Amino acid sequence: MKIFSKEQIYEGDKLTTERQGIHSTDLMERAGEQIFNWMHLRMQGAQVPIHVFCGIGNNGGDGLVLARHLILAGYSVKTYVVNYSHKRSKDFLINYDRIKNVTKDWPILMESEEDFPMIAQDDIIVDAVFGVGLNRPVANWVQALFRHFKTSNAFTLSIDIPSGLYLDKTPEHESGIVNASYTLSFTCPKLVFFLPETAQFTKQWEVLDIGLDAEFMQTTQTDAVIIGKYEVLPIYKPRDPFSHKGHFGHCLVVGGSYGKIGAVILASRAALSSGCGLVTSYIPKCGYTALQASFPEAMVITDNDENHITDIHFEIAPSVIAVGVGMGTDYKTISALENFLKHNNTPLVIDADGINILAKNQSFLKLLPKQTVLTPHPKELERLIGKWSDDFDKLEKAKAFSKKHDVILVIKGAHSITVYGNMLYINSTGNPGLATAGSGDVLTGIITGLISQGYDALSATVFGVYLHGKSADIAVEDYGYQSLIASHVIEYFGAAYLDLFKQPEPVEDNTENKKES
Ligand SMILES: NC(=O)C1=CN([C@@H]2O[C@H](COP(=O)(O)OP(=O)(O)OC[C@H]3O[C@@H](n4cnc5c(N)ncnc54)[C@H](O)[C@@H]3O)[C@@H](O)[C@H]2O)[C@@H](O)CC1
Ligand SMILES: [K+]
Repeated sequence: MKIFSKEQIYEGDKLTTERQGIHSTDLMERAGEQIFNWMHLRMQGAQVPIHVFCGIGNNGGDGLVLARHLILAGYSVKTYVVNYSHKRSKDFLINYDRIKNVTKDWPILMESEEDFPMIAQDDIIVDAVFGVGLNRPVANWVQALFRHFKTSNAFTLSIDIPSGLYLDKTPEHESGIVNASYTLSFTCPKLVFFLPETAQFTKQWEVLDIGLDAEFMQTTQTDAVIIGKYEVLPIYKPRDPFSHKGHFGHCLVVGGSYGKIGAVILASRAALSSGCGLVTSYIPKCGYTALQASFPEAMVITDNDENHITDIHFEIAPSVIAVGVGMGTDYKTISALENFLKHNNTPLVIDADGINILAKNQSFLKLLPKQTVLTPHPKELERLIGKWSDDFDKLEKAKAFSKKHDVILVIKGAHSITVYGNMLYINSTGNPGLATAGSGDVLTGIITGLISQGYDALSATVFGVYLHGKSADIAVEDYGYQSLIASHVIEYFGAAYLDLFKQPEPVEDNTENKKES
């Protein structure tokens, strides 16, 4: 699913009205009606007090349309105009007039903290104060209103975006943002729903389709995409019945040090489970028995050193090499990596201490093959690209780094984001159970295994991150967040593949049966 920018959203709205021959007020009517339908379906006429807070722009206009429909359907509604400016939008004004035709209970004008109403915990708040048009800090009294919402503990439904969030930057004050229980967002989710600093402002969100022009939706290129099943299905390569293991490549996993051989075992097992044909683990001598005993499918090459990687040297011809998991940053390992990079032309996936070594020795970066995949967690990322001031700065720095070195970066987190050039691929799978030892090693193995099967590095990364999260989502049903461990993600990997082809459960239609009985 595409994430449109602010400019694209306005452009899409404008094009839609032109191409569908409708007025912008009609589009607002659709938007407000969609919100009404969503609420009506769930509330079924329940007489819960609903407080609809409207700003003076088009987000406020949506709120007024909703309030009108709620009143007409017999709900108990109080409408407020949060009068933070006198520059009311045209469609707001049209709907301000329209609501006066359906109620004598006119919208209450709010201009300061003295106008705040009582809101009980069991009431419902609709937040239609600011939408995507917010472009400067919110006035203090309006921030106080948002805090008033929060202290009421009432269910808060935000329209389009929690008010106080910008579309393209991190807000100045955390306390001046609506804490939405649920956000109904038009056309596409907003990037801020996925970033660590701002995702917290909506517990859940859903996209409402307001029927924007289909051609606009299809042809507009965005620089951020959410990766779900329908984005990865076209990437999937089906297997030829006559294929043999030689078709799926040979992964070499280089890493491990005394006490950290498990990381290589996990990455190697994950590579094989993702479908590569052969896997060889390259480890210090101390890990030989552990690796052979716990993972008989792997071949093993050992370094001459007992405890560290000191010379990356092999006679095989792997299709892709993963470097770094559990490897440590011993000075001999650093020089082994440098020598290896000087002669290597095989595609690479670099993780963990491999990234730490690159961060400390940035001259190595120019030795990387094109489209090397780097999978840092936040601390490793910071070592690599430097400190950032906020999430948007982080993404800009990551893009610049990716472009400068032609690398694919996976920013791991609750919504892992793959960055390549100017593009952001935001993963939709995964859960807090993945915050566990070794889950990153498994991801490295999966991406490596996919590259070895012939997926290009970017597709392998985006697909690998998706499958890794999906596997955890399926496994968590059996293990719960606390007990999920990295090995389970490997064990459930087959289920993640099979899930790609599962049809959604059909919605049962009992109408016929009801008629007969
Ligand atoms: N354009 C369209 O055709 C549609 C727009 N829709 C709604 O319109 C919203 C965008 O509407 P607007 O562009 O009117 O903007 P908003 O309603 O988000 O904001 C209102 C206006 O307030 C001003 N403003 C921004 N920051 C301020 C601040 N801190 N203090 C005081 N004033 C401030 C701006 O001039 C802005 O236009 C969307 O989020 C969506 O809810 C929907 O009705 C669907 C159709
Ligand atoms: K809002």
